[in-house]
Amino acid sequence: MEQIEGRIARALTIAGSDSGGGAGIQADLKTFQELGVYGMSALTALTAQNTFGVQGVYPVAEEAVTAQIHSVGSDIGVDALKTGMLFSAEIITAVAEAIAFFGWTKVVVDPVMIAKGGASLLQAEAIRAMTEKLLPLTAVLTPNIPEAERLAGIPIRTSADKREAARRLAAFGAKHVIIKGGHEEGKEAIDLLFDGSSFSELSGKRVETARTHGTGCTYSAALTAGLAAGLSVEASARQAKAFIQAAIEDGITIGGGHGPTNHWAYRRSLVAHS
Ligand SMILES: Nc1ncnc2c1ncn2[C@@H]1O[C@H](COP(=O)(O)OP(=O)(O)O)[C@@H](O)[C@H]1O
Ligand SMILES: Cc1ncc(COP(=O)(O)OP(=O)(O)O)c(N)n1
Repeated sequence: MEQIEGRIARALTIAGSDSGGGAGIQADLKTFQELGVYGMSALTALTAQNTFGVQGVYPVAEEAVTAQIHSVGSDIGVDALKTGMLFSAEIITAVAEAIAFFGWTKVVVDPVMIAKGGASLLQAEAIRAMTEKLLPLTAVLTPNIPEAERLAGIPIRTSADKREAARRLAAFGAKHVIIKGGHEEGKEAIDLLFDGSSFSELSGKRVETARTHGTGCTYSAALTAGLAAGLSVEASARQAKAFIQAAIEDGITIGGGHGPTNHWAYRRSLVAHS
């Protein structure tokens, strides 16, 4: 169990439910547990989902989102939090207000927009609420390439474009931006980290596999767990990269479509090397 200031490290996910267990709050809570951090959740939406895709989306009322966050914030406390599927401008506004109310600063925003199967998990009109209300409260923003293009308003074709997109996203108020490289091509999956002044790259061997459902959720949850345990943003990003690399490499066979990553793999690799 990870300790911070003499007590158990605590992480909150504010995200949607994936009934299939590979993405959403299920992936987040599994990842928190694997990294020794106490996990809590505030649900923003239910999805009927499996390895073939999303069959239904059922948003939660924004007052219910606020109530869940206040319940855990006023009692258990939160060392770091992440947001995933937020679905609507109303839910984004409620989440931003709750973060500001508690004064939380270790805030990871995974700007989930579209599931790999094509289902929309964020309404188009909610993007403005995200940039205006949530990004100014964000410690680390973790878009994939299509999300970075949408938020920054430019196409990303070259590494110079990727850097320009990161600069534009930081200008909205996010203190760090990590543009993930899962949607690119090449032998390496390279994530670009921008801290507001300098860039660094975190690279891992690209795995040829269909079992990548929930990679973004799992990655941002691992990053959040690191921050909750007191690691720096850079150390958390390195740990998250190692966690997702192991989870993709050591895939499990579940369902008939695009299967999930293996949330046990990172801990197993640590045990194997100890
Ligand atoms: N096939 C792959 N092989 C190795 N790493 C990958 C692969 N696909 C994604 N990743 C890594 O998984 C993390 C999530 O990235 P990405 O898949 O782009 O996010 P999302 O699920 O939000 O689209 C990043 O660290 C990325 O580099
Ligand atoms: C409920 C829910 N939240 C988020 C996602 C998107 O997850 P992600 O990690 O980006 O993985 P893919 O779905 O794109 O494989 C989701 N599917 N469901």
